[in-house]
Amino acid sequence: MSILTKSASSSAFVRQAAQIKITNVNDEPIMQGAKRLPFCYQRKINWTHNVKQFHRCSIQAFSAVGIVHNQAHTELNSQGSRKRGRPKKDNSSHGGKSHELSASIENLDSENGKQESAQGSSTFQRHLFQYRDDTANVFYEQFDSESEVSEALVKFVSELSKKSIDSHGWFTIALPGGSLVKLLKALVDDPSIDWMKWHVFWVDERVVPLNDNDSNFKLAMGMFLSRVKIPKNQVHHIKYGNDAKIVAKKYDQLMRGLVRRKILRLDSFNLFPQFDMILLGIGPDGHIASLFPNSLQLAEEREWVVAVLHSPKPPSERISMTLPCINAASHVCFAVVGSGKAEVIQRIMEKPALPGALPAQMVRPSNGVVYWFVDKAAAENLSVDAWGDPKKFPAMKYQDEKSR
Ligand SMILES: O=C1O[C@H](COP(=O)(O)O)[C@@H](O)[C@H](O)[C@H]1O
Repeated sequence: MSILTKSASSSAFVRQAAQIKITNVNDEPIMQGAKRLPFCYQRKINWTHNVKQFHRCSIQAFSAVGIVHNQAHTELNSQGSRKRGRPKKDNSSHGGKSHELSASIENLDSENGKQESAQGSSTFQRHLFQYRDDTANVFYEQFDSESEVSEALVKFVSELSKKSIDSHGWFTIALPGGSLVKLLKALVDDPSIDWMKWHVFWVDERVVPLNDNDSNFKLAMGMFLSRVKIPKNQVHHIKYGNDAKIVAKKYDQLMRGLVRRKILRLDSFNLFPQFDMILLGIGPDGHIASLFPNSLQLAEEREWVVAVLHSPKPPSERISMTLPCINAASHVCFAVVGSGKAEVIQRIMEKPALPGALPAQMVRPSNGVVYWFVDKAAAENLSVDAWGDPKKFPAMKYQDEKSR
């Protein structure tokens, strides 16, 4: 078995990335993909686990991690930083001007979800916390109003659905609950969507009957799902009737069944399901899906779906996809509207937090892209125009050394 790094970038040992290909003795590829290794020790465990499932060669894989680290460093030192395109920066999107809807996946996507080119009308802005040694691609775009966010999001979902169906026959999307779902209402008016090829999941669900007003399924059905032609068996809701742990387990099994049927793809490296799109809202407390700040579930590394038994926000029993599951998606889209989210958006976008305090900051897909669709009201506390200027941002004054 060999591990090759094709490209790599890192300035710190614990934040490394590599295009990795693992081959067997006959040089046939076993796995390949772009990997970011945020915590090398944890990755060692995951890799050992993953490779064991495939080829029972955990010992080699374990020691090979060291080789990847070394190669990543060697390559970085000899070739400089990795190649990555950047979307065109256009501050008009922040100045309140109405603009051509720019959320076009054509402009932003390349094969594996990385941005290779900056052409087109994209006004997405590189996110502030886009550190040079990070491989996550995080983009932010601001709109004047909630209806503009909705229009852009619907266009984006529709385009991505076409692109996914063309490339692999299905569109797999995971929905949240809450205010985001209302923004999707206009999907019903898009005649170009091939609903027959959609598979809908929930990134989180409250463990309540499907006809309960708290049900995320019921919300999405009411907003658009019941009015489009998705075959019923492609709307993958929870099976209510047990406690949250069993509901989570069953949802996990449902997802694994769809992997076996080759409808859900597997992230070839981590072995997490790779949704074409995961949509996420944000609670005013900073929760995403049903992953609440500083909760145990945020530390989950292996499971795809977990139970939440004491959610701070009612109803208390929920299930949620885990962070590694979310981070395996090809596209993760946040859509956040309204002044009620202004404080939390500012904390997420502009204030580094302790790990776990702001789950949204932990959404960094290893081989995908994150987009933020935010309206002016939710963005009112941000200083987006200063993000690109290290002298203006973060907004702090360095104390004059002499006066200390
Ligand atoms: O409980 C939940 O809340 C969040 C946020 O909802 P919002 O109404 O404040 O936007 C949502 O994203 C999550 O899916 C849901 O279960």
